[in-house]
Amino acid sequence: MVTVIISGCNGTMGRILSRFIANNREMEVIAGIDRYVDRYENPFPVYKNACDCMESSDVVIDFSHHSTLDAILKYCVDTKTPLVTATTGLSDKDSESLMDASKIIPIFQTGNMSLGVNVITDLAKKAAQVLGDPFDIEIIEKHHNQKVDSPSGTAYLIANGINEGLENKKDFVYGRYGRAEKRKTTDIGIHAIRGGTIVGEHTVIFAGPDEIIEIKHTAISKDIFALGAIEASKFLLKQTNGFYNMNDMLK
Ligand SMILES: NC(=O)C1=CN([C@@H]2O[C@H](COP(=O)(O)OP(=O)(O)OC[C@H]3O[C@@H](n4cnc5c(N)ncnc54)[C@H](OP(=O)(O)O)[C@@H]3O)[C@@H](O)[C@H]2O)C=CC1
Ligand SMILES: O=C(O)C1=N[C@H](C(=O)O)C[C@H](O)C1
Repeated sequence: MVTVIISGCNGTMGRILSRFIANNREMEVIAGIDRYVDRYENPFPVYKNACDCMESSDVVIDFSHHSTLDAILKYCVDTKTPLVTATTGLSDKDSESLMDASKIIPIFQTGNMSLGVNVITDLAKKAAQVLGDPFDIEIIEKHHNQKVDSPSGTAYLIANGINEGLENKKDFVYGRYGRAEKRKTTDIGIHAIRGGTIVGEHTVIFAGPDEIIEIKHTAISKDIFALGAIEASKFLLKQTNGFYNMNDMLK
């Protein structure tokens, strides 16, 4: 039996994840961490902060808020617990903290737990290499009106994937409000739309001379993210300390 602590257990994703784990005979949620411990009745204890958590588990799965990262990392490093983190809105300092902690424990991090987004990231990387400078690259992401970070972690994942394939020659440009200049060929434009209950849409546009290519992923349900996190946990339990992402799991 794989025991799990869910960070952000009373959030939207935390609740979907705990429902999936409750129906999985090989896994069990033994504790949760959330800023409002009493928001829902849970069949496991919920702690306000990671430092209060009395339980130890095989893995921590985190769908919460980037401000909780330091506390979760401290808990995982102190207890030598592998961490799967899906939380977005990470700063450069947060990414460095994850890298530092991965020298001690196994850490899996991704801005998107779905198979599809990771496939389109690869496709977009290849398309950018083949199409070259005549094609301008713009990314549009759309999410529900409850999302607190922008642009999305997935937009960064895709933009970074494209940029890696182009020797990091591109600069990210977020919206164009107030810019009194033409677009540069080195731009990757990134634009965020928020509204209603949109689960998550990411479109990469390659706009060239007289032709346009669009590569698009649409998430129809949040279940794919919870299922991806469960698969990532199973993968991570077989790893030693280090930093892992979807590319490592899908190899
Ligand atoms: N990598 C992936 O595949 C996916 C990643 N995500 C990411 O996972 C995270 C959670 O998503 P989701 O469940 O939809 O979000 P929710 O806002 O529904 O849940 C997040 C949880 O964190 C809490 N929280 C919010 N702000 C703070 C804060 N400042 N300090 C402490 N706790 C806080 C929330 O409490 P409260 O409700 O009170 O605000 C809630 O319990 C987000 O970063 C999202 O982008 C989501 C889906 C897929
Ligand atoms: O907040 C969300 O809902 C999502 N967040 C992730 C992101 O920021 O990319 C992944 C997914 O798109 C849903």
